[in-house]
Amino acid sequence: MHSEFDLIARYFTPATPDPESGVVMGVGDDCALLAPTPGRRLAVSVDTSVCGVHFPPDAPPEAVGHRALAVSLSDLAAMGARARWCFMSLSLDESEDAWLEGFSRGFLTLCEATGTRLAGGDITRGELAIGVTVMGEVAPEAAMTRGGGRPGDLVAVTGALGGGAGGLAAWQAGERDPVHPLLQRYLTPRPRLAAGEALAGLATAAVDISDGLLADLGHILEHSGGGAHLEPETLPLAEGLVAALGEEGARQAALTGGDDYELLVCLPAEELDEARRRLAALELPLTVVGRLTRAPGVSGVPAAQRTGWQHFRGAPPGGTS
Ligand SMILES: Nc1ncnc2c1ncn2[C@@H]1O[C@H](COP(=O)(O)OP(=O)(O)O)[C@@H](O)[C@H]1O
Ligand SMILES: Cc1ncc(C[n+]2csc(CCOP(=O)(O)OP(=O)(O)O)c2C)c(N)n1
Ligand SMILES: [Mg+2]
Repeated sequence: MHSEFDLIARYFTPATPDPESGVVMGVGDDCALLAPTPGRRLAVSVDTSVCGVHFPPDAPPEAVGHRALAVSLSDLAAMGARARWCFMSLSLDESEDAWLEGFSRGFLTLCEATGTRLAGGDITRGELAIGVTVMGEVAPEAAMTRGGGRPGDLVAVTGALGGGAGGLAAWQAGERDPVHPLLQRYLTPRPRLAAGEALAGLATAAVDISDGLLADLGHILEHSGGGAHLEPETLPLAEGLVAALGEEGARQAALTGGDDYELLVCLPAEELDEARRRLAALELPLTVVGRLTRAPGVSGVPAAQRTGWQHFRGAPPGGTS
């Protein structure tokens, strides 16, 4: 049995100090001391991942670590920010070495890959849950908010959709092949940080797709005003999704499944070629799925399909009512 101090020292203390990281004081003191770049805005976001709600209890620990960070970094991507620092609070029922080793590897490998420095956190005993605060930097005029969309703007998405829900369905059906494309989409989503930075300055508004395309488009409409017309037949569907869920199921997963962590952006039609050119350098497609309209509401998809993930709808996980 390890104390939490042993766990921090063993699993969550970066091996090498990095003067470039801007961490003046990192893991170990009462607070971290960070040195932000002068003239940049700090972009800060937190998301919580709860066992049984955001990932299955038997998910591989590497995936749990990766995913908990990825979903937070995805918010930085949607803002067009460059990731710099993260803080991780971990509530854990048992300090099992094998699990912690995998979890910290998944988490720190994604830190490394995205230039994010773990600068602090908290560990407590309790049901398994991970809260990750991320901090990034963005030029003041470049931040992509949810509120800048204008009627006539194209609505476009990066990558492919529906893989999050398709992967969850595959996991629940017993699929465990780590290279299964849908499982990978669900368990180890890739935050679109480079795409976010590339689109900042071109897009008028952006959001990451965590709750589902329609729900997250709804957030843009709330902030930007107006409505949208969608063309669901243009939705880019994740690899293997139609084979797994059928044509209709695949489209519904892409519209409402959530967990895709792609970016939804609004942009003037004249910026489309440049946006695509920038994303092509990242080998990422940008697909136009509709347009913003002056008239409020969403047209082009049946009202019955317009749901998305909501935490407080239905019974609690494991509950009976
Ligand atoms: N408990 C809370 N206290 C204060 N602000 C919150 C809380 N929960 C969510 N928010 C804020 O509400 C907004 C929407 O949150 P959320 O739907 O979780 O966004 P996202 O999908 O980007 O994670 C964000 O600005 C977030 O910071
Ligand atoms: C075991 C399991 N069941 C269901 C889901 C589906 N799911 C859970 S939360 C969620 C939406 C995203 O999570 P949220 O906490 O709303 O993130 P945010 O929008 O704040 O980024 C989805 C699609 C899942 N990921 N894992
Ligand atoms: Mg959130």
